[in-house]
Amino acid sequence: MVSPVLLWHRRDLRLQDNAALHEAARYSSQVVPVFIFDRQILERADTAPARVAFLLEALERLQEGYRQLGLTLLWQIGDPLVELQHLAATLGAKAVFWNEDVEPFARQRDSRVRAGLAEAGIQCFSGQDMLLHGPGEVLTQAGDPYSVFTPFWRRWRSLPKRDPYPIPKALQPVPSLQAQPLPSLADLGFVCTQAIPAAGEAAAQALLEDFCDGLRILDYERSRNFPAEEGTSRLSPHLRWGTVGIRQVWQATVAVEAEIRSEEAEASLQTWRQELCWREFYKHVLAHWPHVETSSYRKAFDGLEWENRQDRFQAWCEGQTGYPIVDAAMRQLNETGWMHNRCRMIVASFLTKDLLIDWRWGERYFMQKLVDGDLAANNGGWQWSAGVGTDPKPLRIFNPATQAARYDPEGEYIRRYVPELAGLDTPALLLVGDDQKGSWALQERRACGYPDPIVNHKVQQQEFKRRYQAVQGSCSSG
Ligand SMILES: Cc1cc2nc3c(=O)[nH]c(=O)nc-3n(C[C@H](O)[C@H](O)[C@H](O)COP(=O)(O)OP(=O)(O)OC[C@H]3O[C@@H](n4cnc5c(N)ncnc54)[C@H](O)[C@@H]3O)c2cc1C
Repeated sequence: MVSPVLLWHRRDLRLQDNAALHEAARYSSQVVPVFIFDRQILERADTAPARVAFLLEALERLQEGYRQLGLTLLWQIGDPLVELQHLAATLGAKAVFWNEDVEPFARQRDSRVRAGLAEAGIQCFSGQDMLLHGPGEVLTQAGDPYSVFTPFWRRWRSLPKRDPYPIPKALQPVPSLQAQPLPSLADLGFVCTQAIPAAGEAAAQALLEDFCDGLRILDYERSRNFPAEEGTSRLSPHLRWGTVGIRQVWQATVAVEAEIRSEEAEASLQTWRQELCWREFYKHVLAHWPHVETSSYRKAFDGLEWENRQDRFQAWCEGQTGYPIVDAAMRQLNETGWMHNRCRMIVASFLTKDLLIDWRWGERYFMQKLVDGDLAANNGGWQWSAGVGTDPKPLRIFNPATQAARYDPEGEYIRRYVPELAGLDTPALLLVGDDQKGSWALQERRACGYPDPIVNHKVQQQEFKRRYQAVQGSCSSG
Protein backbone atom coordinates (compact mmCIF):
# COMPACT_ATOMS: atom_id res chain seq x y z
CA MET A 1 0.00 0.00 0.00
CA VAL A 2 1.25 3.50 -0.89
CA SER A 3 1.83 5.77 2.07
CA PRO A 4 1.24 9.47 1.35
CA VAL A 5 3.80 12.25 1.98
CA LEU A 6 3.12 15.89 2.73
CA LEU A 7 4.49 18.72 0.60
CA TRP A 8 4.57 21.91 2.66
CA HIS A 9 4.33 24.89 0.28
CA ARG A 10 5.68 28.22 1.54
CA ARG A 11 7.35 30.53 -1.00
CA ASP A 12 7.17 28.08 -3.91
CA LEU A 13 3.59 28.41 -5.12
CA ARG A 14 4.00 26.53 -8.37
CA LEU A 15 4.01 23.09 -9.97
CA GLN A 16 6.70 23.62 -12.58
CA ASP A 17 10.36 23.59 -11.64
CA ASN A 18 9.68 22.81 -7.99
CA ALA A 19 12.48 20.87 -6.25
CA ALA A 20 10.45 19.73 -3.22
CA LEU A 21 7.54 18.54 -5.37
CA HIS A 22 10.01 16.63 -7.55
CA GLU A 23 11.66 14.98 -4.52
CA ALA A 24 8.35 14.20 -2.81
CA ALA A 25 7.08 12.48 -5.96
CA ARG A 26 10.22 10.35 -6.13
CA TYR A 27 9.53 9.20 -2.58
CA SER A 28 5.82 8.45 -2.93
CA SER A 29 3.26 8.61 -5.70
CA GLN A 30 0.77 10.04 -3.20
CA VAL A 31 1.79 13.65 -2.55
CA VAL A 32 -0.52 15.80 -0.43
CA PRO A 33 0.26 19.49 -0.87
CA VAL A 34 -0.56 21.88 1.98
CA PHE A 35 -0.19 25.58 2.72
CA ILE A 36 -0.31 26.86 6.29
CA PHE A 37 -1.23 30.46 7.05
CA ASP A 38 1.12 31.10 9.95
CA ARG A 39 -0.45 33.46 12.48
CA GLN A 40 2.97 34.69 13.55
CA ILE A 41 3.56 36.00 10.03
CA LEU A 42 0.03 37.32 9.49
CA GLU A 43 0.22 39.29 12.73
CA ARG A 44 3.57 40.96 12.05
CA ALA A 45 3.36 44.76 11.82
CA ASP A 46 5.15 44.76 8.46
CA THR A 47 3.01 42.15 6.68
CA ALA A 48 1.63 44.01 3.66
CA PRO A 49 -2.01 43.54 2.61
CA ALA A 50 -0.70 43.62 -0.98
CA ARG A 51 1.49 40.57 -0.37
CA VAL A 52 -1.30 38.65 1.34
CA ALA A 53 -3.68 39.46 -1.54
CA PHE A 54 -1.07 38.26 -4.05
CA LEU A 55 -0.51 35.13 -1.97
CA LEU A 56 -4.23 34.30 -1.91
CA GLU A 57 -4.56 34.64 -5.66
CA ALA A 58 -1.42 32.56 -6.20
CA LEU A 59 -2.87 29.85 -3.93
CA GLU A 60 -6.11 29.87 -5.86
CA ARG A 61 -4.21 29.32 -9.10
CA LEU A 62 -2.15 26.58 -7.44
CA GLN A 63 -5.29 24.88 -6.17
CA GLU A 64 -6.63 24.90 -9.77
CA GLY A 65 -3.32 23.51 -11.04
CA TYR A 66 -3.42 20.66 -8.56
CA ARG A 67 -7.07 19.99 -9.37
CA GLN A 68 -6.08 19.48 -13.00
CA LEU A 69 -3.58 16.86 -11.85
CA GLY A 70 -6.32 15.22 -9.79
CA LEU A 71 -4.81 16.35 -6.48
CA THR A 72 -6.10 18.52 -3.65
CA LEU A 73 -4.20 21.46 -2.17
CA LEU A 74 -5.08 21.64 1.53
CA TRP A 75 -4.71 24.70 3.72
CA GLN A 76 -4.83 25.45 7.42
CA ILE A 77 -4.47 28.50 9.62
CA GLY A 78 -2.27 28.06 12.66
CA ASP A 79 1.12 26.91 13.86
CA PRO A 80 2.94 24.91 11.15
CA LEU A 81 4.25 22.24 13.52
CA VAL A 82 0.84 21.61 15.08
CA GLU A 83 -0.91 21.57 11.70
CA LEU A 84 1.65 19.33 10.01
CA GLN A 85 1.65 16.88 12.92
CA HIS A 86 -2.10 16.75 12.86
CA LEU A 87 -2.34 16.24 9.11
CA ALA A 88 0.40 13.61 9.06
CA ALA A 89 -1.38 11.68 11.81
CA THR A 90 -4.75 11.92 10.05
CA LEU A 91 -3.38 10.78 6.68
CA GLY A 92 -0.81 8.32 7.95
CA ALA A 93 1.96 10.31 6.25
CA LYS A 94 5.48 9.38 7.33
CA ALA A 95 7.41 12.20 5.61
CA VAL A 96 7.16 15.95 4.96
CA PHE A 97 8.99 17.77 2.13
CA TRP A 98 9.68 21.48 1.73
CA ASN A 99 11.91 24.01 -0.01
CA GLU A 100 14.29 25.91 2.25
CA ASP A 101 14.29 29.62 3.03
CA VAL A 102 17.20 31.76 4.26
CA GLU A 103 15.35 34.21 6.50
CA PRO A 104 16.24 33.93 10.20
CA PHE A 105 12.57 33.51 11.22
CA ALA A 106 12.01 30.74 8.67
CA ARG A 107 15.20 28.93 9.62
CA GLN A 108 14.27 28.90 13.30
CA ARG A 109 10.72 27.79 12.53
CA ASP A 110 11.96 25.03 10.27
CA SER A 111 14.36 23.61 12.87
CA ARG A 112 11.54 23.64 15.42
CA VAL A 113 9.22 21.87 12.95
CA ARG A 114 11.93 19.37 12.02
CA ALA A 115 12.60 18.52 15.68
CA GLY A 116 8.89 18.27 16.52
CA LEU A 117 8.11 16.04 13.56
CA ALA A 118 11.13 13.82 14.25
CA GLU A 119 9.79 13.25 17.77
CA ALA A 120 6.54 12.08 16.23
CA GLY A 121 8.48 9.67 13.98
CA ILE A 122 7.96 11.73 10.81
CA GLN A 123 10.88 12.27 8.47
CA CYS A 124 11.63 15.70 7.00
CA PHE A 125 13.31 16.40 3.66
CA SER A 126 14.23 19.91 2.68
CA GLY A 127 16.53 21.36 0.06
CA GLN A 128 17.58 24.42 -1.89
CA ASP A 129 15.13 25.60 -4.53
CA MET A 130 14.77 29.37 -4.22
CA LEU A 131 18.21 30.21 -5.65
CA LEU A 132 20.40 29.00 -8.48
CA HIS A 133 23.19 28.63 -5.91
CA GLY A 134 22.45 28.45 -2.22
CA PRO A 135 24.51 29.90 0.64
CA GLY A 136 27.67 27.85 0.97
CA GLU A 137 27.86 27.15 -2.78
CA VAL A 138 29.44 30.49 -3.74
CA LEU A 139 32.64 30.89 -1.73
CA THR A 140 36.06 32.47 -2.09
CA GLN A 141 39.12 30.29 -2.69
CA ALA A 142 39.67 30.38 1.06
CA GLY A 143 36.17 29.00 1.57
CA ASP A 144 34.67 32.21 2.96
CA PRO A 145 31.46 33.90 1.88
CA TYR A 146 31.79 36.97 -0.33
CA SER A 147 30.92 40.33 1.19
CA VAL A 148 31.41 42.28 -2.06
CA PHE A 149 29.10 41.88 -5.04
CA THR A 150 31.48 41.97 -8.05
CA PRO A 151 33.68 38.98 -7.08
CA PHE A 152 30.51 37.14 -5.98
CA TRP A 153 29.02 37.75 -9.43
CA ARG A 154 32.17 36.50 -11.21
CA ARG A 155 32.15 33.28 -9.22
CA TRP A 156 28.36 32.86 -9.35
CA ARG A 157 28.13 33.17 -13.13
CA SER A 158 30.98 30.67 -13.64
CA LEU A 159 29.12 27.91 -11.78
CA PRO A 160 27.05 25.41 -13.80
CA LYS A 161 23.30 25.97 -13.53
CA ARG A 162 20.76 23.18 -13.01
CA ASP A 163 17.96 22.52 -15.52
CA PRO A 164 14.38 23.14 -14.36
CA TYR A 165 12.58 20.26 -12.61
CA PRO A 166 9.73 18.75 -14.63
CA ILE A 167 6.21 18.44 -13.18
CA PRO A 168 6.02 14.88 -11.81
CA LYS A 169 3.85 12.49 -13.80
CA ALA A 170 1.37 9.94 -12.50
CA LEU A 171 0.70 11.34 -9.06
CA GLN A 172 -2.13 9.58 -7.31
CA PRO A 173 -4.80 11.34 -5.27
CA VAL A 174 -5.73 10.47 -1.70
CA PRO A 175 -9.41 9.72 -2.36
CA SER A 176 -10.78 11.03 0.94
CA LEU A 177 -9.47 14.58 0.44
CA GLN A 178 -11.63 17.46 -0.71
CA ALA A 179 -10.50 20.97 -1.56
CA GLN A 180 -11.83 23.68 0.72
CA PRO A 181 -12.39 27.18 -0.66
CA LEU A 182 -9.52 29.44 0.40
CA PRO A 183 -10.13 32.11 3.02
CA SER A 184 -10.79 35.63 1.79
CA LEU A 185 -8.48 38.56 2.46
CA ALA A 186 -11.01 39.86 4.98
CA ASP A 187 -11.10 36.45 6.72
CA LEU A 188 -7.38 36.87 7.29
CA GLY A 189 -7.92 40.39 8.66
CA PHE A 190 -6.62 42.45 5.72
CA VAL A 191 -7.92 45.11 3.35
CA CYS A 192 -5.93 45.86 0.19
CA THR A 193 -6.58 49.13 -1.61
CA GLN A 194 -3.60 48.81 -3.96
CA ALA A 195 -3.99 47.77 -7.60
CA ILE A 196 -1.67 44.77 -7.47
CA PRO A 197 -0.55 42.62 -10.44
CA ALA A 198 -2.04 39.23 -11.35
CA ALA A 199 -0.61 36.30 -9.39
CA GLY A 200 -0.06 32.63 -10.23
CA GLU A 201 2.11 30.59 -12.56
CA ALA A 202 0.35 31.54 -15.78
CA ALA A 203 0.79 35.26 -15.04
CA ALA A 204 4.48 34.70 -14.30
CA GLN A 205 4.94 32.68 -17.50
CA ALA A 206 3.31 35.46 -19.52
CA LEU A 207 5.71 38.04 -18.04
CA LEU A 208 8.74 35.84 -18.61
CA GLU A 209 7.72 35.18 -22.21
CA ASP A 210 7.02 38.83 -22.86
CA PHE A 211 10.39 39.86 -21.44
CA CYS A 212 12.63 37.07 -22.77
CA ASP A 213 10.95 35.55 -25.84
CA GLY A 214 9.69 39.02 -26.77
CA LEU A 215 13.36 40.11 -26.57
CA ARG A 216 12.65 43.16 -24.39
CA ILE A 217 15.53 41.79 -22.31
CA LEU A 218 17.92 42.80 -25.10
CA ASP A 219 17.15 46.50 -24.55
CA TYR A 220 17.34 46.20 -20.75
CA GLU A 221 20.69 47.96 -20.34
CA ARG A 222 19.08 51.20 -21.57
CA SER A 223 15.41 50.84 -20.69
CA ARG A 224 15.82 49.61 -17.09
CA ASN A 225 16.56 53.11 -15.84
CA PHE A 226 13.47 54.91 -17.10
CA PRO A 227 10.51 54.53 -14.75
CA ALA A 228 7.99 55.78 -17.33
CA GLU A 229 8.89 52.82 -19.61
CA GLU A 230 8.05 49.13 -19.21
CA GLY A 231 11.76 48.41 -19.31
CA THR A 232 12.03 45.74 -16.60
CA SER A 233 10.48 42.29 -16.28
CA ARG A 234 8.06 42.92 -13.36
CA LEU A 235 8.83 39.41 -12.16
CA SER A 236 9.72 40.46 -8.60
CA PRO A 237 6.46 39.42 -6.84
CA HIS A 238 6.62 36.10 -8.68
CA LEU A 239 10.21 35.48 -7.64
CA ARG A 240 9.26 36.52 -4.12
CA TRP A 241 6.40 34.02 -3.89
CA GLY A 242 7.94 31.38 -6.14
CA THR A 243 5.19 31.44 -8.75
CA VAL A 244 8.06 30.98 -11.17
CA GLY A 245 11.12 28.77 -10.69
CA ILE A 246 14.53 30.41 -10.84
CA ARG A 247 16.00 27.63 -13.01
CA GLN A 248 13.28 28.25 -15.54
CA VAL A 249 14.02 31.97 -15.51
CA TRP A 250 17.69 31.22 -16.11
CA GLN A 251 16.84 28.83 -18.93
CA ALA A 252 14.83 31.59 -20.60
CA THR A 253 17.95 33.79 -20.60
CA VAL A 254 19.98 30.94 -22.14
CA ALA A 255 17.43 30.62 -24.95
CA VAL A 256 17.83 34.35 -25.66
CA GLU A 257 21.61 34.00 -26.15
CA ALA A 258 21.03 32.62 -29.64
CA GLU A 259 19.31 35.87 -30.64
CA ILE A 260 22.18 38.17 -29.70
CA ARG A 261 23.47 40.21 -32.63
CA SER A 262 25.22 43.15 -30.97
CA GLU A 263 27.40 44.11 -28.02
CA GLU A 264 24.52 46.17 -26.61
CA ALA A 265 22.25 43.14 -26.65
CA GLU A 266 24.92 41.02 -24.96
CA ALA A 267 25.43 43.73 -22.31
CA SER A 268 21.68 43.83 -21.68
CA LEU A 269 21.46 40.08 -21.17
CA GLN A 270 24.39 40.12 -18.76
CA THR A 271 22.98 43.09 -16.85
CA TRP A 272 19.68 41.32 -16.33
CA ARG A 273 21.46 38.17 -15.19
CA GLN A 274 23.37 40.40 -12.81
CA GLU A 275 20.07 41.50 -11.27
CA LEU A 276 19.18 37.86 -10.67
CA CYS A 277 22.59 37.56 -9.06
CA TRP A 278 21.94 40.60 -6.81
CA ARG A 279 18.86 38.77 -5.56
CA GLU A 280 21.03 35.77 -4.67
CA PHE A 281 23.85 37.90 -3.23
CA TYR A 282 21.53 39.57 -0.71
CA LYS A 283 20.09 36.19 0.27
CA HIS A 284 23.62 34.96 0.95
CA VAL A 285 24.44 38.11 2.93
CA LEU A 286 21.37 37.54 5.12
CA ALA A 287 22.20 33.86 5.57
CA HIS A 288 25.86 34.46 6.47
CA TRP A 289 25.41 37.68 8.49
CA PRO A 290 21.90 37.49 9.98
CA HIS A 291 22.63 40.56 12.14
CA VAL A 292 21.78 42.65 9.05
CA GLU A 293 18.10 42.00 9.72
CA THR A 294 18.20 44.57 12.53
CA SER A 295 21.55 46.38 12.25
CA SER A 296 23.94 47.75 9.68
CA TYR A 297 26.23 45.25 7.98
CA ARG A 298 29.07 47.55 9.06
CA LYS A 299 28.03 47.70 12.70
CA ALA A 300 29.80 50.99 13.47
CA PHE A 301 27.14 52.71 11.35
CA ASP A 302 24.51 51.84 13.93
CA GLY A 303 26.08 54.84 15.68
CA LEU A 304 25.11 57.20 12.83
CA GLU A 305 23.12 60.05 14.28
CA TRP A 306 19.71 60.30 12.60
CA GLU A 307 17.29 63.19 12.98
CA ASN A 308 14.18 60.99 12.64
CA ARG A 309 11.59 63.77 12.37
CA GLN A 310 8.14 62.19 12.36
CA ASP A 311 6.57 65.00 10.26
CA ARG A 312 9.18 64.58 7.52
CA PHE A 313 8.77 60.79 7.55
CA GLN A 314 5.02 61.25 7.17
CA ALA A 315 5.50 63.58 4.19
CA TRP A 316 7.82 61.03 2.56
CA CYS A 317 5.36 58.16 3.12
CA GLU A 318 2.50 60.16 1.63
CA GLY A 319 4.43 61.49 -1.36
CA GLN A 320 4.23 65.09 -0.14
CA THR A 321 7.89 66.11 0.10
CA GLY A 322 7.74 68.81 -2.59
CA TYR A 323 10.26 66.85 -4.71
CA PRO A 324 8.14 65.62 -7.65
CA ILE A 325 10.23 62.55 -8.55
CA VAL A 326 10.27 61.40 -4.92
CA ASP A 327 6.54 61.99 -4.52
CA ALA A 328 5.69 60.25 -7.80
CA ALA A 329 7.63 57.19 -6.67
CA MET A 330 6.07 57.05 -3.21
CA ARG A 331 2.62 57.39 -4.72
CA GLN A 332 3.38 54.59 -7.19
CA LEU A 333 4.26 52.42 -4.19
CA ASN A 334 1.14 53.41 -2.25
CA GLU A 335 -1.18 52.90 -5.23
CA THR A 336 0.27 49.78 -6.82
CA GLY A 337 2.45 47.99 -4.23
CA TRP A 338 5.42 48.17 -6.61
CA MET A 339 8.05 50.80 -7.34
CA HIS A 340 10.58 51.03 -10.14
CA ASN A 341 14.14 50.18 -9.05
CA ARG A 342 15.58 53.57 -10.07
CA CYS A 343 12.92 55.22 -7.91
CA ARG A 344 13.54 52.87 -4.98
CA MET A 345 17.13 54.11 -5.03
CA ILE A 346 16.06 57.76 -5.31
CA VAL A 347 13.52 57.68 -2.45
CA ALA A 348 15.81 55.62 -0.21
CA SER A 349 18.69 58.05 -0.72
CA PHE A 350 16.28 60.93 -0.11
CA LEU A 351 14.91 59.48 3.14
CA THR A 352 18.33 58.77 4.60
CA LYS A 353 20.53 61.50 3.14
CA ASP A 354 18.11 64.41 2.71
CA LEU A 355 15.68 63.77 5.54
CA LEU A 356 18.28 62.18 7.84
CA ILE A 357 15.90 59.39 8.79
CA ASP A 358 17.09 55.95 9.87
CA TRP A 359 17.05 53.51 6.92
CA ARG A 360 15.14 51.02 9.04
CA TRP A 361 12.09 53.31 9.03
CA GLY A 362 12.06 53.26 5.25
CA GLU A 363 12.76 49.55 5.11
CA ARG A 364 9.74 48.88 7.34
CA TYR A 365 7.45 51.17 5.32
CA PHE A 366 8.47 49.42 2.10
CA MET A 367 7.69 46.04 3.68
CA GLN A 368 4.26 47.33 4.70
CA LYS A 369 3.47 48.31 1.10
CA LEU A 370 5.45 46.19 -1.37
CA VAL A 371 3.83 43.28 -3.18
CA ASP A 372 7.38 41.97 -3.79
CA GLY A 373 8.60 42.86 -0.26
CA ASP A 374 11.41 40.46 0.54
CA LEU A 375 13.57 40.74 3.65
CA ALA A 376 16.92 40.07 1.96
CA ALA A 377 16.43 42.26 -1.14
CA ASN A 378 14.75 45.07 0.74
CA ASN A 379 17.27 45.10 3.54
CA GLY A 380 20.15 44.92 1.05
CA GLY A 381 18.67 47.74 -1.02
CA TRP A 382 18.17 49.96 2.03
CA GLN A 383 21.62 49.33 3.47
CA TRP A 384 23.14 50.04 0.05
CA SER A 385 21.17 53.26 -0.23
CA ALA A 386 22.02 54.40 3.29
CA GLY A 387 25.71 53.62 2.78
CA VAL A 388 25.91 51.20 5.72
CA GLY A 389 25.93 47.86 3.90
CA THR A 390 28.31 45.61 1.97
CA ASP A 391 28.96 48.20 -0.76
CA PRO A 392 32.67 49.12 -0.92
CA LYS A 393 31.92 52.67 -2.21
CA PRO A 394 29.12 53.61 0.11
CA LEU A 395 28.95 57.42 0.21
CA ARG A 396 26.75 58.09 -2.82
CA ILE A 397 24.22 60.87 -2.57
CA PHE A 398 21.55 61.09 -5.25
CA ASN A 399 20.44 64.57 -6.28
CA PRO A 400 16.69 64.16 -6.89
CA ALA A 401 16.64 66.93 -9.51
CA THR A 402 19.51 65.46 -11.52
CA GLN A 403 17.97 62.00 -11.26
CA ALA A 404 14.61 63.28 -12.50
CA ALA A 405 16.19 65.18 -15.41
CA ARG A 406 18.21 62.15 -16.46
CA TYR A 407 15.68 59.37 -15.98
CA ASP A 408 12.31 61.08 -16.45
CA PRO A 409 13.38 63.76 -18.94
CA GLU A 410 9.86 64.41 -20.26
CA GLY A 411 8.28 64.27 -16.81
CA GLU A 412 6.01 61.44 -17.99
CA TYR A 413 6.38 59.39 -14.83
CA ILE A 414 5.90 62.41 -12.59
CA ARG A 415 2.73 63.41 -14.45
CA ARG A 416 1.35 59.86 -14.13
CA TYR A 417 1.63 59.73 -10.35
CA VAL A 418 1.41 63.40 -9.36
CA PRO A 419 -1.67 64.33 -11.37
CA GLU A 420 -2.02 67.80 -9.82
CA LEU A 421 1.18 68.72 -11.74
CA ALA A 422 0.16 67.05 -15.02
CA GLY A 423 -0.68 70.34 -16.74
CA LEU A 424 2.71 71.99 -16.10
CA ASP A 425 5.55 72.26 -18.61
CA THR A 426 8.36 69.78 -18.10
CA PRO A 427 10.95 72.25 -16.67
CA ALA A 428 8.48 73.17 -13.92
CA LEU A 429 8.35 69.50 -12.95
CA LEU A 430 12.06 68.89 -13.00
CA LEU A 431 13.59 71.98 -11.38
CA VAL A 432 14.21 71.71 -7.67
CA GLY A 433 12.88 75.09 -6.63
CA ASP A 434 15.05 75.31 -3.54
CA ASP A 435 17.37 77.87 -5.09
CA GLN A 436 16.97 81.19 -6.97
CA LYS A 437 17.04 79.52 -10.38
CA GLY A 438 14.12 77.29 -9.60
CA SER A 439 11.88 79.64 -7.67
CA TRP A 440 9.51 80.23 -10.62
CA ALA A 441 8.99 76.46 -10.88
CA LEU A 442 8.12 76.40 -7.23
CA GLN A 443 5.52 79.13 -7.70
CA GLU A 444 3.89 77.25 -10.57
CA ARG A 445 3.72 74.08 -8.51
CA ARG A 446 2.38 75.95 -5.51
CA ALA A 447 -0.45 77.27 -7.71
CA CYS A 448 -1.43 73.62 -8.35
CA GLY A 449 -1.74 73.00 -4.62
CA TYR A 450 1.58 71.10 -4.54
CA PRO A 451 3.80 71.51 -1.43
CA ASP A 452 7.12 73.39 -1.31
CA PRO A 453 10.24 71.21 -0.81
CA ILE A 454 10.34 70.21 2.85
CA VAL A 455 14.15 70.41 2.96
CA ASN A 456 16.98 71.98 0.98
CA HIS A 457 18.98 69.24 -0.76
CA LYS A 458 22.31 71.10 -0.70
CA VAL A 459 22.09 71.90 3.00
CA GLN A 460 20.95 68.42 3.96
CA GLN A 461 23.57 66.54 1.99
CA GLN A 462 26.30 68.55 3.75
CA GLU A 463 24.77 67.66 7.08
CA PHE A 464 24.54 63.99 6.15
CA LYS A 465 28.19 63.93 5.05
CA ARG A 466 29.23 65.49 8.35
CA ARG A 467 27.36 62.86 10.36
CA TYR A 468 28.54 60.01 8.14
CA GLN A 469 32.16 61.09 8.31
CA ALA A 470 31.93 61.36 12.09
CA VAL A 471 31.23 57.60 12.17
CA GLN A 472 33.95 56.87 9.60
CA GLY A 473 36.40 58.95 11.65
CA SER A 474 35.53 57.10 14.84
CA CYS A 475 36.06 53.76 12.99
CA SER A 476 39.52 54.71 11.73
CA SER A 477 40.63 56.23 15.05
CA GLY A 478 39.11 53.37 17.06
C1 LIG B 1 15.65 50.42 -1.30
C2 LIG B 1 15.36 49.20 -2.15
C3 LIG B 1 14.45 48.25 -1.72
C4 LIG B 1 14.18 47.11 -2.50
N1 LIG B 1 13.29 46.18 -2.02
C5 LIG B 1 13.06 45.03 -2.74
C6 LIG B 1 12.17 44.04 -2.26
O1 LIG B 1 11.61 44.14 -1.18
N2 LIG B 1 11.95 42.94 -3.06
C7 LIG B 1 12.59 42.77 -4.26
O2 LIG B 1 12.36 41.77 -4.94
N3 LIG B 1 13.45 43.70 -4.72
C8 LIG B 1 13.70 44.83 -4.00
N4 LIG B 1 14.57 45.76 -4.49
C9 LIG B 1 15.31 45.48 -5.74
C10 LIG B 1 14.63 45.97 -7.05
O3 LIG B 1 14.22 47.30 -6.92
C11 LIG B 1 13.44 45.11 -7.45
O4 LIG B 1 13.79 43.75 -7.42
C12 LIG B 1 13.00 45.45 -8.89
O5 LIG B 1 12.63 46.80 -8.96
C13 LIG B 1 11.83 44.56 -9.27
O6 LIG B 1 11.36 44.88 -10.53
P1 LIG B 1 11.50 43.84 -11.74
O7 LIG B 1 11.00 42.52 -11.34
O8 LIG B 1 10.88 44.47 -12.94
O9 LIG B 1 13.08 43.75 -11.88
P2 LIG B 1 14.07 43.38 -13.07
O10 LIG B 1 14.88 44.59 -13.34
O11 LIG B 1 13.38 42.75 -14.21
O12 LIG B 1 15.04 42.31 -12.38
C14 LIG B 1 14.76 40.91 -12.37
C15 LIG B 1 14.74 40.36 -10.97
O13 LIG B 1 16.01 40.49 -10.35
C16 LIG B 1 15.87 40.74 -8.96
N5 LIG B 1 16.47 42.03 -8.66
C17 LIG B 1 16.60 43.09 -9.48
N6 LIG B 1 17.29 44.08 -8.88
C18 LIG B 1 17.59 43.65 -7.65
C19 LIG B 1 18.29 44.21 -6.56
N7 LIG B 1 18.84 45.42 -6.62
N8 LIG B 1 18.39 43.50 -5.42
C20 LIG B 1 17.86 42.26 -5.34
N9 LIG B 1 17.19 41.66 -6.35
C21 LIG B 1 17.07 42.34 -7.50
C22 LIG B 1 14.38 40.76 -8.68
O14 LIG B 1 13.99 39.50 -8.22
C23 LIG B 1 13.79 41.08 -10.04
O15 LIG B 1 12.47 40.62 -10.19
C24 LIG B 1 14.86 46.92 -3.73
C25 LIG B 1 15.77 47.89 -4.15
C26 LIG B 1 16.02 49.01 -3.39
C27 LIG B 1 17.01 50.04 -3.87
